[in-house]
Amino acid sequence: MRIDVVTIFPEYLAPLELSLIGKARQDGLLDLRVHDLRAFTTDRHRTVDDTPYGGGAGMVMKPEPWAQALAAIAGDRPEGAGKPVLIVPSPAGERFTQALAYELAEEKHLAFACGRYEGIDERVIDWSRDHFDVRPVSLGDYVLNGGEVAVLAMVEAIGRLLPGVVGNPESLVEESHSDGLLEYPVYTKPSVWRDREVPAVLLSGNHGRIAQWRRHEQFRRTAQRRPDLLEGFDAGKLPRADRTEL
Ligand SMILES: Nc1nc2cc(Br)ccc2s1
Repeated sequence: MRIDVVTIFPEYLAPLELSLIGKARQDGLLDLRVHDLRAFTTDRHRTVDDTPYGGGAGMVMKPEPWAQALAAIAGDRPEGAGKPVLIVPSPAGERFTQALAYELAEEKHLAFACGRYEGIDERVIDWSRDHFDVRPVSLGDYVLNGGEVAVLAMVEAIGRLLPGVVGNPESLVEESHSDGLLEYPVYTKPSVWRDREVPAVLLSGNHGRIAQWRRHEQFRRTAQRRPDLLEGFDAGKLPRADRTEL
């Protein structure tokens, strides 16, 4: 997969040189390129923002540097790739979910546009639709100072799903949201720690009972912490023990 990120703070993306994503880049599983938006300005001061039409506080990101940067990315497509997906982190975007991470992990070419200030001139989003599949995406209902933190999270969530990135693909199967539920609690040695014991079923060696306990814990936790995830969930399909919990 090829990923391009456009930002006025390239150093903000340095953590993507570390750990699993960094190794994926070294192994050639992920071709990630970070571009400084100011490299696409033409004035002496490398200006990327200006005052908003209609008044109001703050500044808006100028359209031309963005069009220059995004045109360069769209014109440099990996072999066989169609229109890249342009993800624009925004509090006004569709919700980023594990399902969307899986969907985007299937793409050959992703681009991320990191807005700052009050955002990017809206005409850039409109212009980009001729060159990209444009997806404004939100991490949640809160406002950051820019898109970079959101890109770090999304690139990690997407990158870890690429074949060969995580050592044991099995570990992707039983994690929160992989099956629409929150993950079950996990324990390791010692079996008693500060007078707290590991649930006995996990020491029983009875794999059927362990699987049933884990499934029950998933539903219990989800009902307690994220009941919204259970909306529309067909309770009739639950094992009887789980049904009593909902
Ligand atoms: N939650 C989010 N807040 C922001 C703020 C700016 Br400025 C740019 C992108 C995002 S995503």
